[in-house]
Amino acid sequence: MESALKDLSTPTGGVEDVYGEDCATEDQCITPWTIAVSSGYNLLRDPRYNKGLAFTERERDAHYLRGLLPPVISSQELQEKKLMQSIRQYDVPLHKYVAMMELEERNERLFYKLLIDNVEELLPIVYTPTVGEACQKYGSLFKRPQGLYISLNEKGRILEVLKNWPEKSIQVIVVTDGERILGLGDLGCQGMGIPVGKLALYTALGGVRPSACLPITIDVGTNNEKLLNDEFYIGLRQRRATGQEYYDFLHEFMSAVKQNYGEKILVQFEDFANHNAFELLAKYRTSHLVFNDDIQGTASVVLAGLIASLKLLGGALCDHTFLFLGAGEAGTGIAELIALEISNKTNIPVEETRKKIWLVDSKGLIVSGRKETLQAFKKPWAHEHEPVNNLLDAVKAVKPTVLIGTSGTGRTFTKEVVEAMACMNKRPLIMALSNPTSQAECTAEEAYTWSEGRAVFASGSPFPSFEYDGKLNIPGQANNCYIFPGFGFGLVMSGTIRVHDDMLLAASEALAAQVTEEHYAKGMIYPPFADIRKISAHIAASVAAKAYELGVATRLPRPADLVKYAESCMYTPNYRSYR
Ligand SMILES: O=C([O-])CC(=O)C(=O)O
Ligand SMILES: [Mg+2]
Repeated sequence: MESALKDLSTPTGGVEDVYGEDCATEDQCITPWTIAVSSGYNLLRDPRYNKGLAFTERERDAHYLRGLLPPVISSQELQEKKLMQSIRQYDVPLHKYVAMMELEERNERLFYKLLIDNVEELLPIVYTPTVGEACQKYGSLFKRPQGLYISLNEKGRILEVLKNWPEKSIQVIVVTDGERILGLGDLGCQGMGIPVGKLALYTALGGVRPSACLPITIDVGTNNEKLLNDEFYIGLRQRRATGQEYYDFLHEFMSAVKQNYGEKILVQFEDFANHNAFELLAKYRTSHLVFNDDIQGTASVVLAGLIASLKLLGGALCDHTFLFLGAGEAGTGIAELIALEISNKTNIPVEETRKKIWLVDSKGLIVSGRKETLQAFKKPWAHEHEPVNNLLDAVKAVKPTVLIGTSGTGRTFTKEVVEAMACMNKRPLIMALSNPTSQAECTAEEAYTWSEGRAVFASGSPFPSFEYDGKLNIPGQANNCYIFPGFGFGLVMSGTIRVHDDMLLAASEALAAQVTEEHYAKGMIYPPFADIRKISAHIAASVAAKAYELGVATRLPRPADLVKYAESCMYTPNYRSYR
């Protein structure tokens, strides 16, 4: 197997990393790998240090492993080959997911090496879409805790609970309250699969050390009747706390996090319901380092795709008209970032640039006549127009060049809708962003077929390539996982203490800059995931550069070459040699 990470073990023990994680700067709180590790049977049971059959003769002697392993000594590459072979034997994606989670519990470095070296094949397993199914069945799959569960039972004691986590140098927390897991709705405490999956990508795609990542699920109950009546449900068996009780609990959490980990801890909000997502982001963005992946990460990745797509569509961003189906976190988040980018590029005020962007929600086109009854985050999009109550009529009325689905409801871009887009545009841009695959607004095959091969298509969940009329089309995966690992890594490596929208724009431009002519020729508006570590290093560097410019980066002095610096700080999962 070709490994992206060559074996760089040095003869004296230690590893010369591609990314030099071991010589990263002192303020990164790197735990030296030479710390005393357990010996004998306990070493084989410690996923952080276990190497399985890769322990050398010398290590087997020095660490009392004689007889505990069969005689053969494998390389990490051979272990990878064997594992890929066994994972490929499963037909059911969820079985592959379980196999991967078991590997993580057994041998952490091998897990990350496998994931990095086979990212295109394994991303849909440890992440979207399979992680969605895993959350639905998490009660039965649950074995060992992979993160912290903070339920209402722990009210008043959250700081104590944080101290129970075995790792102390935490840099990134991904937290969910499970109320809107992907497009699957309220999965309560079983939403834990999401922070676990997101943080696995922080390490594999972004290079944050696994020990610096902390998945957290906040359990304030669930309104999912099926779970409340499921004997295997693992969460609080009560309806969701709301209002003051909810916000007080979240405030205790946010305060405890800052008290325990300091100013530079990054908290990524994930899969909260709309009302809380906007509220929490607005409330904590001025006092904490917070980032909402569904609002800001999704916005940044979609904007990157839009910037890149101009090569195929023609014109500048300000020449296009955008129509969204879905006006929640993703929809309004993306819309706002597009308006901001156009405003920055043209010097037209954002109140004006918003007028090229239209949103449809469950009640039809958002127009000024509905303003009274709209939630606050939808109001900026209520433009002058007569009422239009369905998507097809909205397409005909607004005449968009770009159609974006963020509705969380599958199969809503019907044949008629796609045909109308294709009828008005030489190359309609269609983005079906809802996750997982079952909730996508249309499939890649449908978009290409119904547009007679002219659509430029991207989706949140992965779709296979599709040949139309002899031409191969490669759909883009406009998923926030292109952005958040590099974005978060950029914040962490520069010691940034607040997120600013300009950093999101910087991330979008850095991602778009990674798309080459060769990619455009295949209809791609995102670079291949196989290059994600390099892409993340560039995103991290751009985000950090912006943070330094804005004066919110505390890691001083500013490294001269931020791309090199990013690469030098990234975790790599090659085995270390033990003395
Ligand atoms: O998890 C994903 O694939 C993207 C995302 O944030 C969501 O759909 O909520
Ligand atoms: Mg999400």
